[in-house]
Amino acid sequence: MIKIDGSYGEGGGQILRTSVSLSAVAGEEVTIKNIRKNRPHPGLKPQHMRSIETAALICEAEVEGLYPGSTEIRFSPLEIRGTDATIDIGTAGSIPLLIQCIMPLASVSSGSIKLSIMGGTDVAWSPSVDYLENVTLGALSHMGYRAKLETIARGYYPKGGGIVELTIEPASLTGYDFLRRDEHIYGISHASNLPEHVAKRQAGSAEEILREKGFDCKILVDSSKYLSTGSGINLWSGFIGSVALGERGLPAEKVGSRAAEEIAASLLSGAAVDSHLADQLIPFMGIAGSGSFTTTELTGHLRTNIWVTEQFLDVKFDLKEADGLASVCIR
Ligand SMILES: Nc1ncnc2c1ncn2[C@@H]1O[C@H](COP(=O)(O)OP(=O)(O)OP(=O)(O)O)[C@@H](O)[C@H]1O
Repeated sequence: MIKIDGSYGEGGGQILRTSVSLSAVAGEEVTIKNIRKNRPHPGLKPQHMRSIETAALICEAEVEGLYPGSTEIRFSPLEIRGTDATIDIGTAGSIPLLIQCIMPLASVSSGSIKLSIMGGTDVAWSPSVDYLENVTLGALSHMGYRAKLETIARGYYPKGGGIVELTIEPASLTGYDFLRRDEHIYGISHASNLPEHVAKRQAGSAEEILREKGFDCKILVDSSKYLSTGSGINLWSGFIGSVALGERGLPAEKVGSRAAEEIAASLLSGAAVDSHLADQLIPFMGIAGSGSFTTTELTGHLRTNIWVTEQFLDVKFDLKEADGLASVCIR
């Protein structure tokens, strides 16, 4: 049995998600204690419970300690099988973070995994669905990962109500050396239950800043009426993305400029992948057993995900910092 101290490094929800998923990949039971110890309200929240339940459904795992506020669980996986299920995270719990929990184990499944998931699609402190689709899944496709994601409805904090349909096919992952790609910047500026000019102004200010900095960009505008109210903008170019969300009282131009400044800074750094994709690639590189990238910095999430992955898989990551960039590879 593998024992994980959830207070290690970042000490948040990601240790839990990666541990559960890689426990199924490795076929080893895991005990995780001190869950989310470094967060203001430690222990399991409903969204973490739903992630663990979904992982357990796919790999027929027995789980102990699964209740709100729990700081220790035992997860005993069996076989990873094809699954067709509907999952309701409730309110605006992040759909992309639930998907993050099942992505590594789904890739080694014996059959297709089809999920219809309800919750939040564009929520703070997590990848948006557009980021997941265009940056994360786009990058993983180079390693042989096979998934299709469709956003049926967007869900914003606090009401949620977003719906995403996801299919992941079994795949044999191979290592990939991620190199900087100089591509057009694409984007989507979205708003729900807000005046039409909100999404347009977000896009307009992002375009203006990016053009001033010499980047070509094409940003779609999506103004809709879903269950919840909110707005945001996603930008991506190759393995680099940025996400900004609207807030009450925050001008739409500011939302657009935040996303534009963030992606411009990552692109101008010369890194191959952005700092969020960097931590998200780690479990897949571990499964593939090889690969490399450069990124802007060695974040807490990146170092923590490397540590967790090394606890489950027989791999060793090599980290270096030089010329203002961080590089990560599996020897
Ligand atoms: N703006 C963003 N764009 C893309 N990915 C993001 C963004 N913000 C956060 N992420 C990703 O979301 C994940 C968040 O992990 P974290 O451990 O903080 O989990 P959490 O469940 O949100 O937090 P906690 O449960 O500890 O409150 C990381 O993989 C991180 O890279």
